[in-house]
Amino acid sequence: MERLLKQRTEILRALCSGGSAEHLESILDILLAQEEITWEDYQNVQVTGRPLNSNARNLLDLVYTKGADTCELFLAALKQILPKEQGAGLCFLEHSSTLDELEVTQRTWTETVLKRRPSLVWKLQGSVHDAVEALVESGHFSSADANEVLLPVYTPSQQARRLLDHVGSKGESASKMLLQFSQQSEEPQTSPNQDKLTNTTEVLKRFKEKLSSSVSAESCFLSTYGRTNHMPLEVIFTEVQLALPDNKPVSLEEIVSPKDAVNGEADTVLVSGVAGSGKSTLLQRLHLLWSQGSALRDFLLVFPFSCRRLNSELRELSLQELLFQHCCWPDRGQEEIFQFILDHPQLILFTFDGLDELKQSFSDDQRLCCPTQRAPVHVLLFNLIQGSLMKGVWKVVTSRPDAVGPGLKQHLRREVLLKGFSPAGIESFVRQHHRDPTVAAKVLESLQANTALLGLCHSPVLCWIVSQCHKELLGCGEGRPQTLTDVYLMILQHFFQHKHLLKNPIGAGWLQEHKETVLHLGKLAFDGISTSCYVFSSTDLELCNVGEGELLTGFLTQSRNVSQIDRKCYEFLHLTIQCFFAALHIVLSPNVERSAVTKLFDLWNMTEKSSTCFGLCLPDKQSWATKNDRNAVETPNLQIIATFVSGLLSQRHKHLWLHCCPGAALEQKGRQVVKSLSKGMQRHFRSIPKPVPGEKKSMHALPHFVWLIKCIYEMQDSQIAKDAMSKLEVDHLKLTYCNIGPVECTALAFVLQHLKNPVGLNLDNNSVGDVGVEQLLPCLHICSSLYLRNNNITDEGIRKLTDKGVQCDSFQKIALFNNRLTDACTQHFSHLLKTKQNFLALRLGNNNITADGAKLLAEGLKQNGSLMYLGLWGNRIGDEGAEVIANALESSTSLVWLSLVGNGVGSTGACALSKVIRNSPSLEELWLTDNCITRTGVESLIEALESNPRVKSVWLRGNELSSEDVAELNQREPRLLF
Ligand SMILES: Nc1ncnc2c1ncn2[C@@H]1O[C@H](COP(=O)(O)OP(=O)(O)OP(=O)(O)O)[C@@H](O)[C@H]1O
Repeated sequence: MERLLKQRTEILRALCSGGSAEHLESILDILLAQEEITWEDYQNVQVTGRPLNSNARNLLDLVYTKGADTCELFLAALKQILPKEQGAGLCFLEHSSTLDELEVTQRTWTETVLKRRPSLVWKLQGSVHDAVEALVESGHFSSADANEVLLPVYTPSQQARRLLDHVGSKGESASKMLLQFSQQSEEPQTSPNQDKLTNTTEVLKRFKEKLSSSVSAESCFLSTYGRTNHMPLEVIFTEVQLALPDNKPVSLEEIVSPKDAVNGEADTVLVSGVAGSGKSTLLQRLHLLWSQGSALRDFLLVFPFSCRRLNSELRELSLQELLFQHCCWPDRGQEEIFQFILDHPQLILFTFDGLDELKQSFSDDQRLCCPTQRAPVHVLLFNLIQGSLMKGVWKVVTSRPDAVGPGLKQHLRREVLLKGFSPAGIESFVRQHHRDPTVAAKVLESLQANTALLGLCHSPVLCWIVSQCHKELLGCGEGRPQTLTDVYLMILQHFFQHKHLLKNPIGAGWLQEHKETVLHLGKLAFDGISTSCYVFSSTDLELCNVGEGELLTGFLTQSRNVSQIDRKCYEFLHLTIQCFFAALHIVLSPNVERSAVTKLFDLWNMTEKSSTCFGLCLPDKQSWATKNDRNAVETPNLQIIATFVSGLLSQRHKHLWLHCCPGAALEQKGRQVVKSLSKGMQRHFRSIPKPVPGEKKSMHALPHFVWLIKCIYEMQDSQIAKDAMSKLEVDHLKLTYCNIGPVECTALAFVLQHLKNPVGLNLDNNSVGDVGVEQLLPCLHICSSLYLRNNNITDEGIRKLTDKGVQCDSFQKIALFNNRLTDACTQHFSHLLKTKQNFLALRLGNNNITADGAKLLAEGLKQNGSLMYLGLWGNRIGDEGAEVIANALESSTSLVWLSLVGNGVGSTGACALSKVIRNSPSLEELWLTDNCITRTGVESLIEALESNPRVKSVWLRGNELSSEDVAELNQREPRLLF
């Protein structure tokens, strides 16, 4: 008994290691079989939903109260079930009696089942489904019994135990049948996976079953819905947009693929996306599909890790310990299984969710090759990622893009960008979330009427909030909510409202009523962000005065799977909600120092110096100062917080805080935000290099610029936007590859509309989409040219763009290379060309325009007298299309440049185009590369060129001409370029 007391902590640790309840439950099986504990004891210890460590503590208390014999038996049972290495630190008493199955004589069937419980659990876990089926068929089990036993949250051994529990309550006949079944099932069984496993051992098969069952249990529900809310991932999961950096779409199943490798030597795929874009959910989906055998079929074992959880592992571990203790503990044959993993790396996949949340930034300083050598967890992880440890094992890592430095990038096989929901995805999510179609239709209707909010809903986390708060949303006046802050205030109100339903209805001063809760959660969130802490112990909660009632508000959820023995752990429902509370803390707390807001915005210093500004806001500087090289990782969180602070301190939300904190303090913080934003903008403008003589002044915006603009948008104050733009004097604003989606477009338009002079706005290679195009309309009047190459835009976006474009005098050029345009867009351009007699350039390359589209476009071209550049490169207009275009342009006096590259115009098309060469007084360049043109077509072009000396070049590479033809034709007409 003394030993039990002395070694209590070690025993608890051993029982709870890896977060699996298996050890505890195995011991309970033995104690039940030995009749050392009763059913009632068993049920008191094994309470579903209570944390594992509490159950384990209860067992120790129980055993202790039962006396010395039970303690002795307990220790012997522990010795029997613990793997050698885990039990090494524990000192056991040798017990004389064996714990093997006792001889069964003269017992009832039910008693026999109880006596044989430990071995039955072991025998039945591979065949629970069949046993349940047999019991249902024989009428011993109802389908409700079957469902309860087979709940997917149970591991196979837990299912076997639930089976035994149920059989125990069904009487003698059921017990007899089960015992007979278990005897039969000892005969060799065949399973669907057997082919794959023929070369592996039985232990491996068992391990795979256990691993996939625990992966399935971990991934079948979405955490934002709370564990009790039971929203199965399968029901709510909505397709997300995935693409390679060149915008080539990728499907979920193609994420792990050897194709499109940037570094063929590497075997790590990075999935990057901004906060809330759905990275964790995507991995969860992949895990679930693997456990069901419907994806990642090439991988026998998939080991999922969460970097957030790995942060709490402070010990040095070997790779074997990392895999087995953090993912799934093999009940037998650890060495054999680990050897198999080492020998078959190609059959193994590791996933690491949230690399940006790991306390340490990626570095490849410390090399580790030996799989048995112990090292800090982050060192193991970095070596796995770079392939020095376990080369050949595929890894999928998720992270926010800002946290991925060049050091990590060089070890990536490829990067897949996660771009949130498509418009169709938003609709499908809302319909799944609201089973009542009338509610879903109303939510969708209100989104269509509020496109700024629709833009925000491309982010899955925001789509979730909006769907969750549909009552508040439908109750809002027209046009609200508009900003990120509005949406998070809505969820704040929603949760408080929910709590109030139980008491009295929420009043107008709802925030004032809940000020204390907001301050407590705000401090917790703020301190957490300052120390990269996303999982909180009960002590952390106590330190910030977060009480039981505040836990019930729903903003915090209990962490899954954190192997903390002594404490329950909590985390915010989502990281962005933590950031929102941190922002509320900065705005409302009297304990935040005066310059906190200014320091928060002064992020540039953070990336330049290793010291930090935000840490100084904290009274005790906490552990921030001890971390170096963390800035890249922290900045995204701080930027989100600063965005919220801007919104919270805007005029429109001031009434909320009036009774919560002194007005003067709020005013001061508000002024600090405005000043910081203005300073940030100036600093950015000053960094614009002087234009090269003869070239236009151009600014390539840095990501900070987009962030500043988003903060200004959150303030919803036109004067601030005007002031910010008053000093920007550029001709060309470049925001290529800046991760611009609809939300950023809303903010850009809000600010850029105040520019004094028209600019060329280059948004090439972003994710603007149709919703983004619509958001840009308020600033279209100030855009002389708009570059939207590679932006997932369809004909619908073009309809809206051209409708507005015809009213904007300065709008003269558009480039839409590589979008999703079809013939339907050409009628809109035709209308634009007819209406706008100062339009200069239309570039529609690499879309899906055919001869029919060319015909519609030709209508507009005929009636336009200004167009100088027309690009239809890479469409499919063919000879018919070329003919109508040629007819339309034949008498153009403005056309300078025409490209029909790669359109299959053939010689018939070339002959038709000769007309343009012959008659045009302005044409300088004609591009006809890759067009199946033969000598006949070229002869016609030469003849036309003879009559027009103004034409400088006709490009004819890649046509159907022999090298002799090329040499001869080139000699006759040097303006032909082959
Ligand atoms: N594909 C999806 N289908 C349905 N809901 C989704 C999907 N992706 C995300 N969500 C919703 O959005 C929430 C946030 O998503 P998730 O946590 O996966 O984002 P994340 O990119 O990992 O965020 P962070 O970078 O902050 O960790 C989820 O809890 C879920 O409610």
